[in-house]
Amino acid sequence: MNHDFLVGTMKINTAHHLEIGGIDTVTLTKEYGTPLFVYDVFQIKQQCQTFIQAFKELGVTAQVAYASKAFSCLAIYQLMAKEGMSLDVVSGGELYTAIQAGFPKERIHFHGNNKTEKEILEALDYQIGCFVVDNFDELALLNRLTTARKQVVNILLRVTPGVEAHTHDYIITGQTDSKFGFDLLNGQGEQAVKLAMEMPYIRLKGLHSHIGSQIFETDGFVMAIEKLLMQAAEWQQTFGFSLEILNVGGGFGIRYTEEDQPLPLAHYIQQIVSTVKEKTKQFALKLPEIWIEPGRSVVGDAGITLYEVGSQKEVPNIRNYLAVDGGMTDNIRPALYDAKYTGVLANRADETAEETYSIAGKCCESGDMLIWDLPLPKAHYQDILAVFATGAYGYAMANNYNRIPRPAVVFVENGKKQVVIQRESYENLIQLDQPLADFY
Ligand SMILES: Cc1ncc(COP(=O)(O)O)c(C=O)c1O
Ligand SMILES: N[C@@H](CCCC[NH3+])C(=O)O
Repeated sequence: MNHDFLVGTMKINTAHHLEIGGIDTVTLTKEYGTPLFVYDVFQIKQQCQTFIQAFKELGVTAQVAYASKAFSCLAIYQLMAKEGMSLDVVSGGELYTAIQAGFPKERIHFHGNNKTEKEILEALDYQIGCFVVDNFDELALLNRLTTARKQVVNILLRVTPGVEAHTHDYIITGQTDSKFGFDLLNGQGEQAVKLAMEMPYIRLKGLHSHIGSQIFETDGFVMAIEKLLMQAAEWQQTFGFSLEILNVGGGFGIRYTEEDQPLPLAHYIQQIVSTVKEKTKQFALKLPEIWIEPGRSVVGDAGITLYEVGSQKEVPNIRNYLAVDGGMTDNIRPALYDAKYTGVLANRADETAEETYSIAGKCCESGDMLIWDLPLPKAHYQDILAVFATGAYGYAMANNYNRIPRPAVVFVENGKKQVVIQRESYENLIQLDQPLADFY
């Protein structure tokens, strides 16, 4: 196998099994069943500290906000709080979970292109740190609610700088034709800044842009920063706008397969900071606080999924299907984005690959495939397949199609293990259902 995928504490132990956090993955499956998400807590902490230290070393004031859409539960919020991270939430549900986890409210940033009045009121009640306002309707709503409550809020305006990051089409969010944010090119950004500056209880602190996800180069960030700062300088001149915070979003890429060559995280930060420093100087602006909001790069490669191998189907001269006991219900990314993954047999991790299998899920759906053409040793019934880098947008996007219960999630570190999300039971599956009443 390719050892590049053994990040953090992952290794192959003397039993020839994949090990993570000092614990044998086969033991984990015996104890907790499959499919099972396992997170290497050491690796998550390491990613957080890499971001935070990179800013520290460059001497800039920063907030690193974990984009919790990547993976959200009480325990991850608590871990992020302990690591000194801020938090990006995009719904009342994420916000509620963060508050229940005791996450410091002042470090919560509320995103989303259609925050409901109810969600906004909840966030106002919690007195969160900042709203990232996405559109004119939200701005008007926030103005109405804060005025009625006489409550001051900090906001950033999300703008679309018209920069395309080189990544998969479906997950680009920075171009002009996007459902997110105020467009800079057509003047909506400027109009929003003017409006916000006149609102009595709104404190416009700065600008936000997010140019896409799974980005492997820094050019997009450099271009977006340049555009934002140029605008900020113009608005400072023309109507006294003061940029205190510049949030450049998330999107830092990780390795899913051998084709992915991610940059070291610190490299993105160095480029971002040096561009902000250079451009603020050029445009005679004060150096703003720099905020980022990584999701995938914080939890993505720290997570693996363990599946049990079930049935096999040989299509002679075409391919061999190997089915596992999960699929698009725990990882919809291959079906949704054609996302690529790799994996190993966790119980025979150092055996030579001699077959090629296409890994199928168990849903009633032809598109329910996890990996095409994966080289593996000859697989047997009940082998354990470990799929790497499933920590981001895996469990977070899990669903109950075909009434398949969602997996359990376990955190491991230094031989310690903890279930942070229990496996869904059949009882859980019907707990919101109501039996048919009197239609007959
Ligand atoms: C506004 C915003 N911030 C942050 C993120 C996190 O992105 P990633 O997980 O790629 O770091 C996303 C998702 O793409 C996003 O839409
Ligand atoms: N869910 C996507 C990323 C969306 C990013 C959120 N704006 C993924 O799995 O890659």
